[in-house]
Amino acid sequence: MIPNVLTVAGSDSGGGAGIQADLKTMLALGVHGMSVITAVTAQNSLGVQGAWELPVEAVRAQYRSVLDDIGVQAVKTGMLASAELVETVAELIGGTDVPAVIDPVGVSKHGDSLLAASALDSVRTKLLPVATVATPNLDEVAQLTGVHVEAEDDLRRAAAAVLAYGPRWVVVKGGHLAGDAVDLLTDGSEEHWLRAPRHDNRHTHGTGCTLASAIASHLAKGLSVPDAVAAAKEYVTGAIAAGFTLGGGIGPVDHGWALTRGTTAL
Ligand SMILES: Nc1ncnc2c1ncn2[C@@H]1O[C@H](COP(=O)(O)OP(=O)(O)OP(=O)(O)O)[C@@H](O)[C@H]1O
Ligand SMILES: Cc1ncc(COP(=O)(O)O)c(N)n1
Repeated sequence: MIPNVLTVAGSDSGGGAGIQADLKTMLALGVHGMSVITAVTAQNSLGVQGAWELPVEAVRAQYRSVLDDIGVQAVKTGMLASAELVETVAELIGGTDVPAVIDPVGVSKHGDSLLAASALDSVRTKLLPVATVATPNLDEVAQLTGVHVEAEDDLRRAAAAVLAYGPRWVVVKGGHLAGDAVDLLTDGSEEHWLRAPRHDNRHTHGTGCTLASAIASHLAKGLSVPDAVAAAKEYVTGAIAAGFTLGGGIGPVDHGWALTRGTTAL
């Protein structure tokens, strides 16, 4: 049976990040992707031109429709926009007994805010505690914990500060540092350093959404957290290497890179 994976996130009209990146990743990794849309963005390779949240009851109804009939083996969250939606989604996930990958999306690659400043406390106290794996980037670590990462040596301190809010595991993504693309996965006792060569490609729209969805897909297939994160890192690295021009700005990663090469290795 194909595992079912649910993304709870915002729509990116340009197709590179958000719900669209999540569903493409899930298709590429051989799971059935489903979605709860929290917000709609008008977005392209140049930035976010507009964003509209959905009402809480629309988010609850989508979640219930999927859970009551179909069922899920893993959940992933992305853009949640407001404190009210963060708290609603945290409550829904808290009542669902499957692995949850929480990508605490704050700001888009272009610097557009995707989360109200008033929602940060709800992310810390309600959402992070229900995470099996939290996947903050360095800006999100700084916003949530006050820890500023300037070099690889700081990643351990950043991870400890996020773990203090209660996720079982954290992947601190070092994608915004110079040099190799290094991420640290830890649960506070085990440490796994994930290192890939940095691809000199500006078309990296959607990297974070893609990594988190890939982790959720592999967890749904029954991989352990360290194995799921290692496989997801390999997938996102390939997708970044194949990122392509789209519009006049930052293009997307190529979610289909492995499919079009005809490899079934993933
Ligand atoms: N140029 C690159 N080459 C190789 N790997 C990269 C590159 N940029 C980012 N990564 C990797 O991509 C993954 C996502 O990291 P990143 O720090 O870009 O997340 P993010 O900022 O949340 O993404 P997004 O921009 O979608 O919000 C990490 O595994 C990171 O190491
Ligand atoms: C709906 C939505 N969700 C997430 C992101 C983050 O992705 P990126 O940082 O690559 O812009 C985004 N831009 N849009």
